[in-house]
Amino acid sequence: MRILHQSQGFTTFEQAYEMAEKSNQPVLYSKTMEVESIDPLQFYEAGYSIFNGSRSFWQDPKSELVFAGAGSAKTFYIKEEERFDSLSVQWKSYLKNAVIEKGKAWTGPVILGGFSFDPKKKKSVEWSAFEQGYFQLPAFMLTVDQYGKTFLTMNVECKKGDHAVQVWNQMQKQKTALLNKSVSSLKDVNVLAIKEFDPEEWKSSLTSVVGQISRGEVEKVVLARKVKVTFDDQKRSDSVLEKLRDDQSESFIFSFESGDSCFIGATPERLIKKHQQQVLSTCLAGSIARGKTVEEDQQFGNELLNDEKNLGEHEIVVRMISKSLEDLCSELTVPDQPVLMKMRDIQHLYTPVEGMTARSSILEFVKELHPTPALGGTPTSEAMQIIREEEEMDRGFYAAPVGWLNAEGDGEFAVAIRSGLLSGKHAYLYAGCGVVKDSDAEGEYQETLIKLRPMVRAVGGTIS
Ligand SMILES: C=C(O[C@@H]1C=C(C(=O)O)C=C[C@H]1O)C(=O)O
Ligand SMILES: [Mg+2]
Repeated sequence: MRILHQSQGFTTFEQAYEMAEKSNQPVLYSKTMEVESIDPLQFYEAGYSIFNGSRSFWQDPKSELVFAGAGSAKTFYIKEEERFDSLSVQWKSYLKNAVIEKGKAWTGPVILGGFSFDPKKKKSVEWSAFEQGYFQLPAFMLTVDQYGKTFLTMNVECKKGDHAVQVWNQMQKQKTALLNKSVSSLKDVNVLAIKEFDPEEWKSSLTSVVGQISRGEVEKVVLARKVKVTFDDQKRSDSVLEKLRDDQSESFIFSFESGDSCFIGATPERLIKKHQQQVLSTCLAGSIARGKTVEEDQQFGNELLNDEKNLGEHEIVVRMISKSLEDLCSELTVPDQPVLMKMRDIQHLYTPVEGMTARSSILEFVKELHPTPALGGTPTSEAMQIIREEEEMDRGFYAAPVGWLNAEGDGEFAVAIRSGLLSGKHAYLYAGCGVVKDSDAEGEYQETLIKLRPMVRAVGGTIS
């Protein structure tokens, strides 16, 4: 990897081509520059006409960092079950042949995407575009950082035989279009139907899992279900992102397009953030509705903070995450008590965990942590086997790690809950709940309804 610290423009681009010619291997040319401030969602929408099907979006809570990607210079389709190691190896090896110009910007080349929840589960058709892992190195990526500075990164794979001047000119043209295009308003798309798949059967399998728990076979299992939404026309990810950004600014907002499909959502749950030696993870489990008045909301919150069933659900997650991170970190801070995290429709028990590490890649943490008992269960392998058997559906990327990673191995991954898959005139939305010994089927079913609400609303529907 060569990192150039001055803006040398076309000359370095030509050098990347010379390297490609000589080595007979593709060479990544990546250039980051500061640009005038532009709304990242406008950039994403401007990418629709040329890059529909290969756009990406990421916004962290309180939008301290936003990425919008248009087009893909390189797509990593991960097919192996060992998906975290596989991406790590491929990304490192890809960066060996790279010319990176980034001046003072810290971003440079970044890949965005996600992994499957369970590679052992049989894949359903709707998830076929995503494999076991799907990451894009955007051809054009806009970054808005915590200071409100805006950067554009252009990535292009230089290949032997390509015409450098033509590629350069096309890049400049596309860049101008993305940064200047005014966006036309999106067409209204209506929800025709929302279908639940046999809730009674789901409740009865939940009851049978409670039985397994009370017999001591497992301690906790997270069971999920999906609903299918039908629209009168193709639902665009742009409009869903817009709604999520209005309603769920406390959450991670993401979208990853793969051809006609798009995995999209707004999740409150951080899996891991790594910035140099600092790491941060989140234990999030235990839920209650928001109150209708301030008093009722506080009362619900207090109830949750003192509820044995929910505290139990939460404690299992804290135990596992602390233990996993202990092996990877030198110092670990774990508060004794959870606090409340409140979103528009729901409140959760929340414990942040912080540590210091000497490890170089965030993917080592993802591999160690996934699946946490917030989405899988405990003991992990028994819980995963029960999920495989009891859940009819393929979770795909739901409840799995999604996020981004840079050339230094730093980045951030969230757990993709409160999410769905857009696919033409349909959307599949997912929600689950932690089943423990005191769970009752109707209560857990109601909890999944609350958890579905943000995504149902974002696609333009309503659910009870
Ligand atoms: C599984 C989901 O959420 C998880 C389950 C929770 C619970 O059961 O209390 C709370 C937060 C998440 O860890 C989901 O939203 O789909
Ligand atoms: Mg719960």
